[in-house]
Amino acid sequence: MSRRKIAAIASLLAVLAAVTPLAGIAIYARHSAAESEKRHLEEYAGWTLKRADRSLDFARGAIRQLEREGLSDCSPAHIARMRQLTIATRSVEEIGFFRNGRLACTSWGRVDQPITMGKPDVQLDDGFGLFLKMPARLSDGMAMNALSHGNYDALMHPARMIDVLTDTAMTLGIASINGRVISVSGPVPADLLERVASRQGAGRQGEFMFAAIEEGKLRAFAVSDHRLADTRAQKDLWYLIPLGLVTSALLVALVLWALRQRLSPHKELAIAVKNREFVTLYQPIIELSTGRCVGAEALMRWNRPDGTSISPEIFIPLAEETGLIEALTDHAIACVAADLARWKDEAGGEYGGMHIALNISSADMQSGRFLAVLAKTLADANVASEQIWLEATERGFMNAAAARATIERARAAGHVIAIDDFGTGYSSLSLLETLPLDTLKIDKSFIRAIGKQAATSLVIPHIIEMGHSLNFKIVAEGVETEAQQVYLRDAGVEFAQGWLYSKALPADDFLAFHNLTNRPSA
Ligand SMILES: Nc1nc2c(ncn2[C@@H]2O[C@H](COP(=O)(O)O[C@H]3[C@@H](O)[C@H](n4cnc5c(=O)[nH]c(N)nc54)O[C@@H]3COP(=O)(O)O)[C@@H](O)[C@H]2O)c(=O)[nH]1
Repeated sequence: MSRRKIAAIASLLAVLAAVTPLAGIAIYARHSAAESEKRHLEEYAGWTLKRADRSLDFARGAIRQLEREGLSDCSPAHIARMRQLTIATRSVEEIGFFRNGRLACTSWGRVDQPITMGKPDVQLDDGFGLFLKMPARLSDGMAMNALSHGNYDALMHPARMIDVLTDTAMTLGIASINGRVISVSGPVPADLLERVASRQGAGRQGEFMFAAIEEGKLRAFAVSDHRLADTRAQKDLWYLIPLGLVTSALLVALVLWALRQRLSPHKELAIAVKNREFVTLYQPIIELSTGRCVGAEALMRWNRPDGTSISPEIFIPLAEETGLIEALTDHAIACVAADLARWKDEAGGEYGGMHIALNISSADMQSGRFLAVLAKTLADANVASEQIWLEATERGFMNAAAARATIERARAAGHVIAIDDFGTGYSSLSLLETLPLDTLKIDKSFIRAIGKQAATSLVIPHIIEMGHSLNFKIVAEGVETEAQQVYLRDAGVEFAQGWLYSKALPADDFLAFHNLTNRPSA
């Protein structure tokens, strides 16, 4: 994925990280305020239910008392007793006595116009029935609820049945279990009243919130304005906003941190290794005495998906730092083995003499780990190990004991070992003397000095002489001019490599170069 795409995705994530906690907190505040209002309404509906039950119980008690006392003649004593119980019972406004199904007297005296008892609107337990909206005998026709049993009824003020004090504005009500509204404390839209009177549950309808609960033969409900919950949500929001801001800031920081990680060279390199974004090019190595191409140095390139290419001078040190170099070495081994096998197949064995020099990092040189990978890969590809030269810089030989073990194993397997960039390190001479090396590659900085009045130009003859006296083959790196080539050939240097001949080439181009320089007439 390109850096631009990653940056775009990260920006989107950062915006989401900033907005989501705040939006989440707003939603949470609204939800929790609605839930708390719902619980609040349920609580008041419960109290309303208790209040109505107590009112009915008191009225029931008064009727039972009169029934126990057995007065039934509407005598002054009977009426006085009914009046006494009416005054003593808070929920009862009037008590009536019926004879032969007609109202004969009430707590306030004898009745002139007889009132007949019909079928109750709500049948309660123990044979008690509730008549709704009965005209009171003495209260200017105000509608009353009447609890009736036997020959008595007790008129109850509907509002008294539900007079529960509330801490916020809400409408309370009571209904029978079959949906008949017994009492309601304020205006409620008809459809909502029908809803809360007819089933248990809580919710929101239009601008109202409601809760209805039931027990026995009664159902109580509480209704409030939804804006109350909204106001509470807004209040809660003020407390929650700092938390939202901190969470947003943390998430944004996390996204930026992840972006930094993802865009860090280390991470990019790890992804590139996984995606095999590396190719191997071949820089021809020329035999100076004949001018023929005898092999090549394998040089890796990182071709990124966005079309850019990154120099190994950048990614090899990075890979060494992060431990990814082993995977890169293995990748180079696989590419070189595959190319050599292909060339052999295509040319029918003509390339058997050609060698490819593989760069081995100092970590690999110290551990020798790559040798097993190399042996297996070459065996699988049916490529001779003599065709692979191994190059390592002086740094790879610093731990002489470990390097010696690797070199000895590599030489025993048939590989040629070269010391790369010779002359640029500090321990060159001692290394040359103590390690079983085969080839010395003179660093291009010395080659560049040939023919110039630079101090390094004086060193080259000594390096060549020393290399030969130790029986090393010598490869000169970075040969760019004809004069350098002539100087090196005359000095007896065996091989040269550099832009004078060719830059590093893709496999097929290298093969074409090789074929051209190796034609009998070339
Ligand atoms: N461990 C591994 N190291 C690797 C691998 N592939 C490359 N490398 C090392 O990276 C360094 C840089 O390599 P590169 O940019 O490819 O440069 C090489 C040549 O292109 C360059 N060169 C060759 N001829 C000339 C020339 O005439 N003039 C000039 N200015 N530069 C030239 O030199 C580099 C080859 O150097 P060397 O390896 O010392 O022979 C480099 O150190 C590579 O070793 C890998 O797979 N593994």
